[in-house]
Amino acid sequence: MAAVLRRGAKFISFGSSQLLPGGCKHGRTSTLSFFSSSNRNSSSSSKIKVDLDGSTGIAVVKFQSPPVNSMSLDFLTELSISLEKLELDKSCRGVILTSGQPKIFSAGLDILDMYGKNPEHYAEFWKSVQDIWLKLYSYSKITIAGINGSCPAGGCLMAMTCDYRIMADDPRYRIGLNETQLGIVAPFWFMDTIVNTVGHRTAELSLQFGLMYSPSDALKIGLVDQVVPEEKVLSTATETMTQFMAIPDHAREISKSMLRKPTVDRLLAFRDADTKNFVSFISKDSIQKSLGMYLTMLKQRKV
Ligand SMILES: CCCCC/C=C\CCCC/C=C/C(=O)SCCNC(=O)CCNC(=O)[C@H](O)C(C)(C)COP(=O)(O)OP(=O)(O)OC[C@H]1O[C@@H](n2cnc3c(N)ncnc32)[C@H](O)[C@@H]1OP(=O)(O)O
Repeated sequence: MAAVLRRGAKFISFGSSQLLPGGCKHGRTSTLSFFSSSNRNSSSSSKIKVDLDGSTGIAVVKFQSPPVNSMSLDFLTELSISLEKLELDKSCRGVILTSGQPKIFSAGLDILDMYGKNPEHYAEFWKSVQDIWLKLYSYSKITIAGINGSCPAGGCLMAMTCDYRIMADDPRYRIGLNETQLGIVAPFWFMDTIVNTVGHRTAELSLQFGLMYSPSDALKIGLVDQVVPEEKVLSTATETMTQFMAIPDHAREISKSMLRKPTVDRLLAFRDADTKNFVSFISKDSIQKSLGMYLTMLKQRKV
């Protein structure tokens, strides 16, 4: 714990907020590629690239929303459509979520969608966040996160919805639910997800301090399942997928559903109240001020 906090102390501080270690800068353009082999089925929206290999049944869903794959309303909508199509596609048995951006898996929810907008926008945005979580947490196909970069807050949540997490072994990368560091509170279903992943006590410390873990610390607490050299993230994910695929789909699917259904049902039961809570919380002047300061700090810390 102390070690984790000491590591946390390396983060850049601004008021009560802390940032992930940075240094990397990103181009804002991306190149889309398409496969022509008949066994591959590729599609690419502006933020999500899907490459389904019909011979293996494995789809790679790559986030390509520069600079940091933040989960904006557009990003979430495109991801939701891609996942829905793959779930309906009988030739797909498993999905690997990974990033096409260097050093970042996803920077989490797009703060610009939570800052300076009207309540209708906040409600629409929040429903799309709930939607992607509901979809992924109850996804019938196998899901593996190939975490090839930092993964704060909503990025970590998305990784935790997967059946298995493989993280690149780069000490600069961080993963965790850092919401309290921004002066905001992770909703109950974010909390349920981390409790289900690492256990109650670790989740308590993790959530209260807003801890961000290095890959090796994340492995120690079970936040990720494997840490491998960055160039092996995708091949390891494919090998792991093959192991999952050796299990009869219906038995694996039912087991997953039985384990996760109570958590999914809890959000379904309180979905409207959760949206109202979010809108009223995020609209508060004090929260808007915190987010504004955090955004300014993100922009100012460029070197
Ligand atoms: C009790 C009731 C409760 C009810 C509910 C209430 C509350 C709601 C809770 C909501 C839960 C929130 C979940 C979230 O996911 S919040 C987002 C958290 N994310 C972060 O804190 C990450 C912040 N970003 C970073 O730490 C770094 O950017 C980085 C990801 C480590 C990448 O570093 P680096 O490669 O050095 O890139 P830059 O920092 O230079 O960033 C490049 C540009 O991207 C902009 N940026 C970064 N992150 C975000 C983001 N999450 N959203 C929007 N924009 C982002 C950054 O400002 C730079 O922009 P610029 O190029 O225009 O300057």
